[in-house]
Amino acid sequence: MWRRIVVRSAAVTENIRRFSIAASTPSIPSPCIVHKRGADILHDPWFNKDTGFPLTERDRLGLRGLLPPRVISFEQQYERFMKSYRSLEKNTEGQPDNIVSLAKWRILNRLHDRNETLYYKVLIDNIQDFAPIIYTPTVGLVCQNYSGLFRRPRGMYFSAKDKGEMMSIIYNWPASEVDMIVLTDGSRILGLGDLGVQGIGIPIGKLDMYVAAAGINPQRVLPIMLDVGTNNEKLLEDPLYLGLREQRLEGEEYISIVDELMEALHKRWPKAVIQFEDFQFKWAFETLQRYRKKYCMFNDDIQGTAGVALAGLLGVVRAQGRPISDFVNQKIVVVGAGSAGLGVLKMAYQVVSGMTGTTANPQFYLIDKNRSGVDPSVAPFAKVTDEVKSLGLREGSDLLEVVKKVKPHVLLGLSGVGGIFNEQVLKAMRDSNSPKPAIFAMSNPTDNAECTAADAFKHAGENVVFGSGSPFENVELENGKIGYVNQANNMYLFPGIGLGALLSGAQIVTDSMLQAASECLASYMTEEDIQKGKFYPSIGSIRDITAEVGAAVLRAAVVEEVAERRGEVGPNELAHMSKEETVEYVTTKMWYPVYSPLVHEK
Ligand SMILES: NC(=O)c1ccc[n+]([C@@H]2O[C@H](COP(=O)([O-])OP(=O)(O)OC[C@H]3O[C@@H](n4cnc5c(N)ncnc54)[C@H](O)[C@@H]3O)[C@@H](O)[C@H]2O)c1
Ligand SMILES: O=C(O)C[C@H](O)C(=O)O
Ligand SMILES: [Mg+2]
Repeated sequence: MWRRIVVRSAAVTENIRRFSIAASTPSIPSPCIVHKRGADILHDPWFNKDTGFPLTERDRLGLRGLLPPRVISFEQQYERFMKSYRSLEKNTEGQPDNIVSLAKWRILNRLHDRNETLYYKVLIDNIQDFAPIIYTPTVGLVCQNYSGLFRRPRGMYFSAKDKGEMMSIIYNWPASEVDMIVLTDGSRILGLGDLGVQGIGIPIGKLDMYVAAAGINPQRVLPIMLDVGTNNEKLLEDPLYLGLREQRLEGEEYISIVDELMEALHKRWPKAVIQFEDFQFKWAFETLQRYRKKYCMFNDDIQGTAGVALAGLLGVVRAQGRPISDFVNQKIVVVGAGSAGLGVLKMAYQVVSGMTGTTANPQFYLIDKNRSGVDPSVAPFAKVTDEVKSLGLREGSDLLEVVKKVKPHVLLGLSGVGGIFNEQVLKAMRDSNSPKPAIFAMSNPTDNAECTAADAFKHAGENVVFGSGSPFENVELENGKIGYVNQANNMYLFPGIGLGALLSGAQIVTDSMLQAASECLASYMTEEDIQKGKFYPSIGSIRDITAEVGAAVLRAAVVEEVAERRGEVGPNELAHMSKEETVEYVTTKMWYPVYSPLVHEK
């Protein structure tokens, strides 16, 4: 079935600016207090420096005799790891992609388990190569194979069996300070469905991006799996499955356990920002509504995705050589009216309805195979009009029919269905009303993308602009040019949203903070980038864009008066910072991996 959503107008600044960020590495790293000695330090990845412990530190910490005598520098350790990584790449050449990706994940994971500082150094310096391993798409494969890959726990695991005891269990976490929490119940992992406890890979991957992109101190992040059972029959029958082997809790039982966990988290770390990730549709909106006015939390799939998609949609308008206000004239077919699809729609509506001076309506055509009628969350701004009927469309029109009749400017997939933008659908995009039709195949991981980059350029035409949730190689076009692939992934926003909320001490994450994030991303790209079909920064500059987004979110929190004092800087000081000073401030707050001198305290 289809629905037409009519929204009003767009309030978006066409503010194209970039700042270069000064390096934030302090010249002398601050000391780090450690309460352990000897072998316990070597076995703690937060403090371990492997062969990098200087002799004086080995003396002071009781490490003499526990390490080979030669001290290896951080740079040498880095080189050594990269060499073994490169030789793994060489040795696995020609093997199936999944095998290679998992081998790469294993070598990185082993380092993560052993020496966090070195791990984050190699991750940050090689983010372009390593993001597809620790994040989408390989993280999906890791979740699917979690029982076999499991070696050491990471993060916290709460289960339905912990009901009534979460407040005390929370104190089992060894760190007294936590800044960022990513929480999942494993019910909708990427486009892979219900993976139960195996979904823990997602919060881990998201928090790795928080460290890499937002410079959150890895000692202050906490991935959480809330295991309320699984409805995945294959997992329930698997004797090696590591989660609860029972059906998911439902209704009141479910929500009361999430309530308890949220209360416990807030009690112990009242200033932490909590990101909900990969919850199935029926709980994603409900939990967001339930907690967003009470805790500093947001739902990445609904809100982070919306901001990224909206920034892309605004880029599409610019790529057509039109002013941003022309967004209201775009026809956008969205496939998948789930958390992400409806999130995009809601945010577009909010942004557009903030603009005055035009009565024109951008047109969203929402297609979903499961839901009929208008979803209550978008009902206030949904309207089935005569105009739609006059296009020859009806309830139940299929995707191809809709694309043929509507001739959309943008085809946006958030359905989780791999290949649904098939040859016919893509060919129909050749008749788009846009000189540069846009195709966003945003579902993850790669096999679940609505189409590949190569197919988009081949069937829809070489003039299309393309974005995908998972990375694809750029495409060599027949005209000798390059078909550029944008990674349309919420990784460009969630780290900045979390960072901005954290540094502002925000009590809650408001709509205007989220809109500020999206506008910041939209305005980040230069006109030249846009003309090349680039709507998002390269992943190599993810720290740079995250600092900008973080600053924009922080400033919005201050303006909305939800900011609170956090450490030495409070809302008053923040309010007096210029935009550039805020970016600078945010940048200086980012953690960067260096070995800190360890100071032992009993
Ligand atoms: N790129 C990103 O940053 C990003 C962010 C969030 C979600 N996603 C991806 O988007 C997908 C959906 O996520 P979600 O949270 O909205 O999930 P969801 O389960 O809430 O929504 C998916 C929707 O697609 C619909 N659908 C399924 N098959 C369909 C079909 N053949 N035709 C039309 N509709 C169909 C379902 O009925 C459902 O309503 C996932 O693959 C996820 O990985 C990507
Ligand atoms: O995890 C990602 O890569 C993006 C998004 O949050 C998703 O659920 O697909
Ligand atoms: Mg997600």
